[in-house]
Amino acid sequence: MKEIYRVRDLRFSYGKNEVLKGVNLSVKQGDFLAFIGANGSGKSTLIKLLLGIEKPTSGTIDYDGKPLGKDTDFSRISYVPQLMVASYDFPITVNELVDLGLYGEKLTADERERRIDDALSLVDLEGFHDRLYGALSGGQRQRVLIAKALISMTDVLILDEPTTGIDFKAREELFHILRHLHDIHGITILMITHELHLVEDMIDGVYVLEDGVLEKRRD
Ligand SMILES: Nc1ncnc2c1ncn2[C@@H]1O[C@H](COP(=O)(O)OP(=O)(O)OP(=O)(O)O)[C@@H](O)[C@H]1O
Repeated sequence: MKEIYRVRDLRFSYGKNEVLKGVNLSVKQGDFLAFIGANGSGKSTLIKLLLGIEKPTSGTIDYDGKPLGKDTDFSRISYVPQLMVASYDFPITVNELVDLGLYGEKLTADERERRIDDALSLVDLEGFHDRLYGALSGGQRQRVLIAKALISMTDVLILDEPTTGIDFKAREELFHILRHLHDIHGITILMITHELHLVEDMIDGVYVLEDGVLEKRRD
């Protein structure tokens, strides 16, 4: 399988605080990986580096065989942040929000509509177009954000604790959708989660970040 990410001896500091102290990682196309670690261990920071939001202090990150940087097609790397209840507390519909994921694409109105329909059906939210985002449940909001991320024909979906603040049933539904996206659509998924018990049977590997170093957890 093609290598999507190759991270070598990655170091990163915020000022004098060295958070990542030589992280190595290989992500192959179609992998479904979970990342765990104590609060403040640097999981979100690692994600920011994989997204190109932060730059390494030293070490390298290759994406699709080339250094991550100005030549990277970032539209193929999608990110779903932690659910923030306060955000989107303005009247935006599901349709308008998912449409933001098509930013910059030149499409006819019919094509846009079809892409939005397809994305909403991937997350089991058919018919939710005109609902107000702010009036949805936490699990439904998270699924709308995943639809927005997927609509850009993504290769990699990166999620930061996608089940924070949602109830048990909605968590199970969300993981079921992620599994479907992975198994049927072949999307590579990297996910920070504390809920290994719910995902253990569907993931390819668990990585633990501790003392600035990433280790694959042995079964
Ligand atoms: N923008 C920033 N400026 C300075 N320090 C930061 C910044 N963001 C994070 N840190 C520090 O870097 C360390 C790692 O933070 P990070 O958010 O990556 O951890 P995390 O493993 O994602 O934590 P959590 O599980 O609590 O979300 C922490 O000590 C944090 O205080």
